[in-house]
Amino acid sequence: MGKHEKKAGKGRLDKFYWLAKEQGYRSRAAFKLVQLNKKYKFLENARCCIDLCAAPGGWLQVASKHMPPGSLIVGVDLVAIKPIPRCITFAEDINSFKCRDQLRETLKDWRADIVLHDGAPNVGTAWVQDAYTQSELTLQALKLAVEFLSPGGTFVTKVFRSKDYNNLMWVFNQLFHHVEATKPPSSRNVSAEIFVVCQNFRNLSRIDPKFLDPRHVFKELDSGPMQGTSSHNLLENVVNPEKQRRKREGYEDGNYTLYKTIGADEYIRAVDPIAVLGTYNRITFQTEEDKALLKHAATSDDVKANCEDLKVLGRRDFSVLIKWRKAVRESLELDRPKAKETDNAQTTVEMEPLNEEEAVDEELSRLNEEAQKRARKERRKRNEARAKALQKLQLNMTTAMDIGEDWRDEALHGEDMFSLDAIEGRHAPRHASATELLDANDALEEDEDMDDENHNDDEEDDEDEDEREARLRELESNVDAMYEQYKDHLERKDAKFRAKEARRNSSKYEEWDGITQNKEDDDDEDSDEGPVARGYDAMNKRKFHEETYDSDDAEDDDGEREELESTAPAPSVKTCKAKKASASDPALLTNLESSNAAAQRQSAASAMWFDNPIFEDMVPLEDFVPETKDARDSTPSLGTEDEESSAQDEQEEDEEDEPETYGDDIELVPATTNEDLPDGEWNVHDEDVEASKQARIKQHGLQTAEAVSLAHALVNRQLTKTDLVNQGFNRHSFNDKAGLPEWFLEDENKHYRTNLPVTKEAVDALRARQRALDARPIKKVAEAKARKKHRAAMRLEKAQKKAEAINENTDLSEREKAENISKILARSGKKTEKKAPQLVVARGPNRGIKGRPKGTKGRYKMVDARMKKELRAQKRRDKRDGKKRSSGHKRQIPKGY
Ligand SMILES: C[S@@+](CC[C@H](N)C(=O)[O-])C[C@H]1O[C@@H](n2cnc3c(N)ncnc32)[C@H](O)[C@@H]1O
Repeated sequence: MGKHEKKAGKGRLDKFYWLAKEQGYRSRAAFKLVQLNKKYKFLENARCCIDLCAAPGGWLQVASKHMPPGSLIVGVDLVAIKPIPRCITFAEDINSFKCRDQLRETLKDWRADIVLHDGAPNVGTAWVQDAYTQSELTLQALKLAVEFLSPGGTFVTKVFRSKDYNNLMWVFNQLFHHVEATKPPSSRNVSAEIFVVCQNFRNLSRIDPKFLDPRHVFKELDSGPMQGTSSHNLLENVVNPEKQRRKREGYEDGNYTLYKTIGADEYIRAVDPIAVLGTYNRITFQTEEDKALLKHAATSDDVKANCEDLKVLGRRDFSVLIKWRKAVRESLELDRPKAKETDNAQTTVEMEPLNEEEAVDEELSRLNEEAQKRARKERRKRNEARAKALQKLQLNMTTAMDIGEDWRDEALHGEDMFSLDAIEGRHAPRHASATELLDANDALEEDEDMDDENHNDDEEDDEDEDEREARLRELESNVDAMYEQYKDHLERKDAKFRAKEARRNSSKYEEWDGITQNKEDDDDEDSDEGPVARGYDAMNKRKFHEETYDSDDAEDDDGEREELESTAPAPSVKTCKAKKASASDPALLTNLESSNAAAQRQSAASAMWFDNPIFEDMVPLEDFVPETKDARDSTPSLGTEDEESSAQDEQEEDEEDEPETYGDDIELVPATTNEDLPDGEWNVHDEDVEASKQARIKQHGLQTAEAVSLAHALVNRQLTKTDLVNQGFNRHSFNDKAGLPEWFLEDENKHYRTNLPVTKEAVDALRARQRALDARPIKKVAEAKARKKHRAAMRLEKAQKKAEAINENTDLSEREKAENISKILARSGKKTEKKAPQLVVARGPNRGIKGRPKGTKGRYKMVDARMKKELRAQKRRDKRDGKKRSSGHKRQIPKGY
């Protein structure tokens, strides 16, 4: 076998191998340092680096690439390293004094900012010994690091997971402020190696040599081979006993016994037979209970022989022992659920005992089911975790770290790498999956039919589906309830929300109110006050109303308003219809259609359109209005020639499409009679429709940027009415809203709608209009001004009366009269200053007493003796008015009470 083939056979030619080749790194190990540095960023600021065990030089290459120019990089290895630019290398054993001396000579008075160690001793003896040698080498690297590192420096080392790992970590923690173990993605999952990054080297004046002495750091080791003891290996021992275990995981903590035995009875009663078979060497028959089992019918010679030495058994032998346990447990009724027994005590039915084969099958399928269930649960958990992580990532709550993630997941199946659970064989899911394997193997050997298993799977899936649906339903109802609560809460707290809700309830499409004609509007049109506006219109109307109510300039305002309105584009009825049609709301489109065509002459497309159940409750105004050519002719236009011709064009176009719709004869259009109308529906027969429409348009104008944009487009002949109608047939048109939760529909209303084009000109026009509106004083200001005016008038009146009285006084000379009158008039123009309230401090027993303090007249204020609050408020006022505190504001001395 060639070298290449051998490598590939071991799965070593992975992507990092090829990447290393591609990027010119000497070893794939280079990526481990790249990834470690990406996470911890220790190379960028380092000026001096020592790489222990550096051959062939991958790490040196990375260091020289990432460290600043002019840095000192030294590499040591047992074997010589081919020269690397910017790096000094020499061949030496890092355990030797010579290595230390040479390092000292090379570094001179430099201290290293970073010491790297990726050493791997020549392994191949017993795992325990290999692991120990690695740990020793790591400790030796640490020794050198301690000697050469500068305070605050970083030590990066490879360690193997073994029982010495914790001891090493303890030592690292004594010497460094921050120690973290990680496994870069480029480190193979099958490898027991892990990397420890020790940052911020402590500035210790003296280090106890015991910290760096392997005899003290590591406990005494037992030698001798031992097959893996982790949960994984236990299972592998049973499922694939023939395979040589290569996963080195060290000894179970504190248990170095090599030969373990277990009583037969204990094995039979063990909860986890797989763990027993994987751990123990022999099943003995020493106690009374064990001996009784020897006489059991199921205890064949085969079983007895297998119990003698578990370590030499094959898959089939283990299977025999599991079946034996099963049979014995059946006969001892160990598996029968106790609760059921008592429940069914009254109605026990004699069952034919299962034969051995059936019992085994049953047990196997049970184990299988359990394993599948657990696997599914795990998978679900993993997916949930992944979804959470993804969500966090999307919300920028975390950053993607491509390092150290996978060693928790794939390599160890979600277990913590150093979890003692794994070593002690307490992880049920792992056992289960091994059981599954064993079952599968047995099934293959014994040619069992897999259909049963599939059937079980299907049933299981169905159950799961039901469960999931039930959960989903529950979740949905919870969400609905929570949404209701949320809305209640908002309604209670937020006045804006209340107003919004009220608007929403009164009109779903308020933004189109300027044009939409519905029952309520038209009802209101009958009233003296004209049509009732809602939403934006209502706000504007209120504003106009408020302004004119108290203001002295009411007349001016009206004039201005008219002016403002006249500047806003007054759309023709046609434009308005087009606007409706263009809206995402199908109802609006309905109005347009129906106004243009009589119901019985709808085209096939419009018939289909009106078949939609969403139109069931909708009776658009136009359905009742016979629209004649005459009427259309009288339609007010925007006044330009262009517009008129555009309107005519559209009309002609429509006539071509649907000739009957626009017939001259009014009798061709089906007129809806009063009787046809639903109760309470507005009858427009006696109304001057066009006049009312015009009035509405005059009053409201176009309220949204979309409407104005569309109006512009129509006027400029960029769009025709037919275009708008066609655009109305879109993916939003036939949304089936049945059965959808309210919160979803509300959300849809906001976002799931056609994006109508908005032009800059339209937005500018609306903005200009809004600015003009905003520039007017609000009601309160107007009221205050009026009050002020009124007060001034009253003062003047008073002064006039006084002046008249003085004038009539015959006792005074003319000069005195003039002096007095001018004084009075001068005073009348001034505001009378408010007297400051008297400050009162309640002391002793008076504290907390309510009501006016005794002996206080006029305005008063209860204060604290220190008046902290008042002084602070005064400071704030001064600051706001830009005055100094001292100016004009003397501190009042509070009166005691
Ligand atoms: C995995 S390689 C290092 C790879 C290196 N980091 C790279 O990127 O190319 C491990 C190296 O440790 C070296 N080594 C093992 N024991 C050593 C010791 N006692 N002194 C020096 N080097 C040693 C081996 O010669 C081997 O080249």
